[in-house]
Amino acid sequence: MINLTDEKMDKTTKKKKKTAECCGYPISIFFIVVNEFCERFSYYGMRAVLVLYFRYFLLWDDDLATSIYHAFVALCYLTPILGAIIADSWLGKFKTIIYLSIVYAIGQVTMAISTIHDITDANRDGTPDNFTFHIALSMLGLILIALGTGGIKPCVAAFGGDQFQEHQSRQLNTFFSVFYLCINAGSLLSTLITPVLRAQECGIHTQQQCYPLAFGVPAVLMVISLVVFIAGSGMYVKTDPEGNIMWSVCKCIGFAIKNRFRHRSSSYPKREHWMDWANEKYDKLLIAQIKMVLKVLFLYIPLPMFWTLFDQKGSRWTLQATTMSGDFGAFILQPDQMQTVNPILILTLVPIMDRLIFPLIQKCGLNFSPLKRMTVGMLFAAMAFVSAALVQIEIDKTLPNFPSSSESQLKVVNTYSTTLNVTISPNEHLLIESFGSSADYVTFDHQDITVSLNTNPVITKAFSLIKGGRQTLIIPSDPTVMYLKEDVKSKPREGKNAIRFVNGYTADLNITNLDSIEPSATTNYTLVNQGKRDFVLRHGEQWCEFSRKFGFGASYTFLIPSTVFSDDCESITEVEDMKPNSVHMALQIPQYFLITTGEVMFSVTGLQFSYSQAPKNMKSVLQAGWLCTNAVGNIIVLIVAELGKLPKQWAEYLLFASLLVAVSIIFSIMAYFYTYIDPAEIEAQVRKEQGLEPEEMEKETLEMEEKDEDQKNEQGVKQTKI
Ligand SMILES: CC(C)C[C@H](NC(=O)[C@@H](N)Cc1ccccc1)C(=O)O
Repeated sequence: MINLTDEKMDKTTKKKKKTAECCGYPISIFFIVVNEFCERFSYYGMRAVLVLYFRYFLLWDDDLATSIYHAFVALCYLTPILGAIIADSWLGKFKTIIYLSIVYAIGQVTMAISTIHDITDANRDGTPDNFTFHIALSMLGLILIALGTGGIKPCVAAFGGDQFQEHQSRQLNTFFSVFYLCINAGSLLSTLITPVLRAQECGIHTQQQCYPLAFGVPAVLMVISLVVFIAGSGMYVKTDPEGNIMWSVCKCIGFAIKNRFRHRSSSYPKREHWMDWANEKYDKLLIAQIKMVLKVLFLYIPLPMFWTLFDQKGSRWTLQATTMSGDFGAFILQPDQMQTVNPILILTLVPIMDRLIFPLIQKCGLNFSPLKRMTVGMLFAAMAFVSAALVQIEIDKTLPNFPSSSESQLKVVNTYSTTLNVTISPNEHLLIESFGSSADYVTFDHQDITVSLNTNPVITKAFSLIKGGRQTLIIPSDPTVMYLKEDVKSKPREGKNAIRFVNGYTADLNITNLDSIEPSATTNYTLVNQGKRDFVLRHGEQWCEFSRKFGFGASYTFLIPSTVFSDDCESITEVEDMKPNSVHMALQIPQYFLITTGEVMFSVTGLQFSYSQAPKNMKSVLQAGWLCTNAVGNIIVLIVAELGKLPKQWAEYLLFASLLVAVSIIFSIMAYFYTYIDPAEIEAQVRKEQGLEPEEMEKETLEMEEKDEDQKNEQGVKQTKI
């Protein structure tokens, strides 16, 4: 028998420290929930402005910006494994949270520094001169953030759970709900605040959008989160890691598989569980603990499907919102702000469920066990997608008839002085007033057309249309130079409006925020937000102001006549290329309500379940396993949504809903065969079977560790059963 050192003896005999309580709760959890609030503020605040930073500061295109964004989010949910291994095998949860929070805070500060354009703006033109510097710094920042946020995530929830004594199981469940409330309160505030900070102007040499402030505030919140966590230091129950547990787990599983394979002949008696094939070499307690973890991890296999649907709130549903109207009368909601409905609903639904619904169900004598709750949560998410499909069908009715990939569409705009009879070969005849347009787009299944105008003499010109495109034939004051201009063929992004001007004035014109336009020319599209917008038209000393109120997602061509200055811009006519969105964003509220109800049942319960079913020394590992289901869900969104696009969006929503229903049925069957366990009880029972008192058993665990260390030193010596 190896003698234990004093230090180790002390460690083995250490009991769970009794903590100061307030209303039945350990005071230490106050520091943990405040820490989580600040950390989530930091994370979601930074995330809220990240794509805009990529797009408008680093000047990446939409595809690159969204890909890097999704890769970052997926990384944030993969790193929990690393954090859990460090915590359970090496540093313990407390130290892991502190060290990785420092990494996280450094990452946030690096990110904030990378957004200061003045650092490399030597020529003071408002844009950075050295993009490589800003890209490198921001990528470094993001990697550190992903490492930090993901790494501490499984540890904080499990560390919070560790603060409770055995008699506080009711409070422990409430803790996970409060913890979830803090996540959502932090994320809600930051998603509202950081975009406002970004919209401010700041800078040393030139005033630009204030990204340093938008990223700086989350960095400060992360530092506060760390300080709050350290402040609670004296009050925490800190459980020490029990050696390199992950390594022991892997070796034990590997041995069981090898041993089973070696004894595959039917002459060997069967064993109750395949892990029992490790009995020859490994400790029964370790085997029992591995069995508990594997049972739960097996149950997790279908869970990523829930997240696959859940995570589409931020992508597909936001895109859906861009085709809807966000005018709520008293306020205007932008499409991406619709996502804040989720944390708002969490803040109301969690207390309602905890205080009202779940106790009511219990009073009715129904056993609404955690796994049943999770199954119902999945069904709610599936219903949310059915609701999204119904909304999509309503939207589709109002969408323009866009050309298919083999078709071409054409509209005609006439800025000639008289009404024109336009013939488009072979048999399209349009009568178009001066400063008017054809009623709608004409669809062609061929690209080569000939246009004839009934001018004197008749003007005829051949054109080749763009396959799958929408174009406008502009007939200027000199019809011989009529030309094609490409139009938008999908709803403008983020619910904005695409507008352009045709200059029918006899000289160059300057329009606010646009380049000067030559006579007869047409500007490219400019995106403008919803609401009233003013444009000043100028030529030399002459000017007039033109105002227009915009809705969401429309497209217009404004025709400027030669009389524009004499009638104070009154005669500018408007051609509606695409109607504004008419289906109201409020119709998305039912789907948000359903998915959030699903989230409360699924996610809050899953968090509690992962903690309660994990053996003491593998709590963080199971939390990480739980978070990994989210990472896999995110990856499925990336793959399936890109590869398996259905022609109709509503059909894709229904497909996802049906998949989740199928998965929830499989999960409910798996759950039926799952028996809830009390890991502490099982551990005690194994100890008893081994004829060990609890304390002796802990000593034995340490002996195992010592042996492990000795074995490392004496290479080649086989590990023996204790
Ligand atoms: C995987 C998690 C349990 C994620 C959890 N997220 C939430 O609680 C979301 N409801 C937060 C949110 C906030 C803003 C917009 C959408 C979602 C977490 O962050 O820990």
